[in-house]
Amino acid sequence: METWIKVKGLEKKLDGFKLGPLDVEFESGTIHVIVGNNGSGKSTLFKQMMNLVTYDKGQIEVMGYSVDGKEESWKKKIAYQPQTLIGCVEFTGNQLQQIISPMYSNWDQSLFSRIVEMLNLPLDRKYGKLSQGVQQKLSIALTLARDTDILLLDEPTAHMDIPSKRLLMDLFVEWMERGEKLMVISSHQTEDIRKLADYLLLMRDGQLIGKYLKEDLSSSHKRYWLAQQLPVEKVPGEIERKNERMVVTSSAEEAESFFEARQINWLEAEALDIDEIVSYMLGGGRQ
Ligand SMILES: Nc1ncnc2c1ncn2[C@@H]1O[C@H](COP(=O)(O)OP(=O)(O)OP(=O)(O)O)[C@@H](O)[C@H]1O
Repeated sequence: METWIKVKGLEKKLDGFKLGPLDVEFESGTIHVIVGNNGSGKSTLFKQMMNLVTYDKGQIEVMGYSVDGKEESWKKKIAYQPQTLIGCVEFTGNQLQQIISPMYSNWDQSLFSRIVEMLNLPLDRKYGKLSQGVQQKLSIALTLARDTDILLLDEPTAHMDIPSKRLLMDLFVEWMERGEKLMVISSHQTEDIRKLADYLLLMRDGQLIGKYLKEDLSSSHKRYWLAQQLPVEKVPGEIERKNERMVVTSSAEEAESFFEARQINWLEAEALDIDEIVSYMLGGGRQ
């Protein structure tokens, strides 16, 4: 596992919005899912990683190269799928494939054809005439087939129907198995987080709340129903309590020791679903 993307002290002011300061690293062999409220700065961060948007302070390095430096060879190692492709509306899928494929030495035509067939993509129709979901599928086919080391996907499954989402999810997992790869996805979809994420990055109002191993988050967050009344003092990691019998904690182990020390029995302990955990952490409370 190597650090392939480094973000250090990144700051940017955009009208009334301030991104950062952000410090985060992305390691090879992992899938990072960035989750955040609308307008928290996810797309801006992706664009900055691709040097499409400037920053006021700090630095971003991709595979050791500063993205705003003179050296641009790193761009061949990274593929970025924005929320909407700009400048493509007049081109058909066939034409887009002919334009993009020669730019990537690892272009995998058989993977592209397989995705096209799997998702039933009409390559002879203009991109601008396709539905949002089909545009997104075509864009994914054009991005995955580049077979780069790094993939940045900005809400890749937002407009997709449920069966396509599932197919895509399997494709992303398969893509990761092609070698040492790094995938960074922004998503509001619980399914993406549940199925794909190794790490979760939570963003709110331009700030990174933290980077977490998904498994750690899942094992540390629990809801307890107690046999007797909760004590007045707070339970370790307490996030919410109800009816003096139910408590939600982000530190399950410490909470259990706390109950045992006070001879408080619990009737039931329930693990929280990842979307519930995200809601608590982003300040949305219980769903
Ligand atoms: N070109 C721009 N000029 C001015 N403000 C901008 C520009 N681009 C983005 N912003 C602002 O930056 C903030 C972050 O936007 P961004 O699109 O990065 O958020 P996001 O987390 O991707 O949101 P969403 O989940 O809704 O896609 C928003 O307040 C947005 O209005």
